[in-house]
Amino acid sequence: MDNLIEIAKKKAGIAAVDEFVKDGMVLGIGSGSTVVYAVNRLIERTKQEGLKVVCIPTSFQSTQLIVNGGLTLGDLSQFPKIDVDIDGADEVDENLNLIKGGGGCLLQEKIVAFNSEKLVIVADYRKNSKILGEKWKKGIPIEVIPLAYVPLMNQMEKLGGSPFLRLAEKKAGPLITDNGNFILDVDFGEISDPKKLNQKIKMLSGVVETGLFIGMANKVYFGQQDGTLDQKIKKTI
Ligand SMILES: O=C(CO)[C@H](O)[C@H](O)COP(=O)(O)O
Repeated sequence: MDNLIEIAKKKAGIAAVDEFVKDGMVLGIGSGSTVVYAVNRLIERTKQEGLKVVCIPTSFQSTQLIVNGGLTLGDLSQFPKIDVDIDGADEVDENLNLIKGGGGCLLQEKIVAFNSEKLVIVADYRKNSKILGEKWKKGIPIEVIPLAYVPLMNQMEKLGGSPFLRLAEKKAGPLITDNGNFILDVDFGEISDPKKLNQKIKMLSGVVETGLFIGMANKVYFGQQDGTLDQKIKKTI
């Protein structure tokens, strides 16, 4: 079972790199376990074809992947315009809206995605939904300024959510993000209008960013259990 999930993730990671990455590009490198397969493919292509790309990280984890893989590290002040951002997701709805932040890296992930011409998502079959909240039951990750977390938990309840302060795993107390903030995981059940919910949450003082990525993804690869690939592509009107 676990092995089938890893095979599915690998399939998605390789497909995204092979379809979208070209020599000379500036790439966003997302975070999480599926992105590792995309980075491994980049490293492979660098060695095999002499591919040269600049990689903009979205977290401490992705910085490590880039540096340890011998890829060229850049940042947004040097490269404010990214060609393609490859990232993972926790859930994808039928309109390619995403829940992200399961790994706690949503703020930098959203900044990089916002400044990318294309956002390509790599995922396995468990992430493919019709409606956000249908499969991802841990709530929407929301990065908040620490001093505001209690009033924000109350505000989230007023919006109809059940908020939980994300705790660290090997330390007593809250998880601290790469940016020094806390994360609230807020369960809103199934979300019929994610755009509206995102706007309401972003109005609250102390909210830094939400894990709702609305209308940002261009293409999503879902690796399947049988080793094949499923895809969702943004409709252009
Ligand atoms: O948003 C993220 C981290 O903040 C990840 O991309 C998301 O949690 C998916 O991770 P994985 O590929 O390990 O399932």
